[in-house]
Amino acid sequence: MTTAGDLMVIRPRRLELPVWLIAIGLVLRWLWRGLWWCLRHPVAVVLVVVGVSLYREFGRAGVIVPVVLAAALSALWRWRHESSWWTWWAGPILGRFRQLFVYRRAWREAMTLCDLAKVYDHRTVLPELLRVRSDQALDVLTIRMVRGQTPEEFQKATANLAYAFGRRHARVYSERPDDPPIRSGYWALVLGAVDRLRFRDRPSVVYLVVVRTDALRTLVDPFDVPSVPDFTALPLARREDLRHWCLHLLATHVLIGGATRSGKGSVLWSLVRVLAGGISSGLVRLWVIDPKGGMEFAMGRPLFARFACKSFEAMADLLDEAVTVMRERQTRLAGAVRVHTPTLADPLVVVVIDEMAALTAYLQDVDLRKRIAGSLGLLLSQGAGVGVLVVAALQDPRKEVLPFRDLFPTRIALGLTEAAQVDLVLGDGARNRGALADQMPRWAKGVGYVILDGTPEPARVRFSYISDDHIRELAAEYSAPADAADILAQVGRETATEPARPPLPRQRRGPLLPDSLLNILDRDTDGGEPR
Ligand SMILES: Nc1ncnc2c1ncn2[C@@H]1O[C@H](COP(=O)(O)OP(=O)(O)OP(=O)(O)O)[C@@H](O)[C@H]1O
Repeated sequence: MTTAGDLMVIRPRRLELPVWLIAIGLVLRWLWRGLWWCLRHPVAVVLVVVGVSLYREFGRAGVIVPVVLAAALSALWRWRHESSWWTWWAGPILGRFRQLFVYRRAWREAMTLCDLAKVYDHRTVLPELLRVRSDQALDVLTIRMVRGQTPEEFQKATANLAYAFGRRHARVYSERPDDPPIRSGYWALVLGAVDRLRFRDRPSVVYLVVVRTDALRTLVDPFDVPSVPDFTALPLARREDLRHWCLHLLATHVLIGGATRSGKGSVLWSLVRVLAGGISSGLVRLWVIDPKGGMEFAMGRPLFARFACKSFEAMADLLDEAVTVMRERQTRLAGAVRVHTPTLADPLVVVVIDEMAALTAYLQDVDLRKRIAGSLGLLLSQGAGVGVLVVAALQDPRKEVLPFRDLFPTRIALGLTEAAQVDLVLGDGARNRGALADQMPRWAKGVGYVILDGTPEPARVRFSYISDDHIRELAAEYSAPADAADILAQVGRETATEPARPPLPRQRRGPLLPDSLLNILDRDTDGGEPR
């Protein structure tokens, strides 16, 4: 048994160093730090060295003249090519400035109060701010997380972080928010290798995008109408980084969820506008259902191949006919292509439904409602691949109202009334990842959240504002061809005949017995050789 008297206290021997050795160690340490700083900031070092030399050589004029010249060159650069000016000149300088004087100064306090600092071994450990890049609208902070942290912890604190740095909006990305540039030409190989290094996967790092200037506060003008729409990138909205948000419409259905007066109309009309070139050429056919009696869409009637706005019977017929078109294409294209490419002979059919709940939940006639639900279910589950797409808007995304919610691969959430509705529209966890669609301010009409291709984090965008005058102009200039409604005439076209197939070799049928036993059974009754 151990008693208190048996215990030994072991203390490490203290190493007593002479004072001069400690002083040399400290000097070496500071020298090394200074050298390391110079290596990490070569531009600043060169500027200081050149500035000092010029000052010694020419006095004050040696500093003032180059500064004025640099400012004039910078102004000229900005005037001639603003985007490259931001990328290579103003962005890095502003980023550095804001890193030192905005983010570093508040870092410890912000991390601690946003619950992102950890305590380990009686010490507070903070996430490390590695870099800040700025552009016209955003600051992108590269942050090394504390060991054991996940990007979700930062995503939960997104709003707190934005306010901690004096802004209203921020977003947290687990991977770099920008895409690697497409390189071509002589240096493509070398630059591609550099990009691979820059865009490598860094699981210990998160990217906090702080919205410095909210580019979505101002109205977004309608986008140009392309004569041939690019169905893989239709520009519909402005992003926070001032770039266009483009919809990939091929082989997808689109669901737009938003409370009343949130601007669903501007999403639908922005889409109609960028498709207008295809509508007039016959590459796109819009079949529009407006259960609100034509309030929203009657003004653009000439653009639509089919339009139903008064009778629910007619709306059900329209959907049934869309299913017929889909079936015909399925039969014709089976085995030929995997995804339908729109052509003049085989146009893209886009069924636009404003306020879908009127068809799926509020319709009194049960039989009609069932008929509509059947057609919608078929279109949503099978139509995308054969170019019969559904774009639907609705106010209430609950399951009882829209049972087919999960069949829409592309979702857009405008302003919503409840936090729970955000995940219903955009998918589970979208609100935690920063889609605060239930906290839209009053001015934010046509502002919404979308999921960008390839990133799980939602992006905030504002759709272009299409006024009634724009709609009238569009209808006058890009009306659908006279025979646009006649797509059903194509149904019933000869379908490909069944290809001739060689008969399959016949399998030997019989009891499941081992070959040795079968041989015995197969012997001729007169004891001959096995067959
Ligand atoms: N992108 C936009 N930019 C600025 N204002 C917009 C935008 N979209 C819509 N608005 C304005 O917001 C208001 C509501 O728009 P809209 O009618 O399109 O909303 P909605 O969601 O379709 O409404 P409802 O559910 O009643 O049909 C209108 O006054 C419109 O002018």
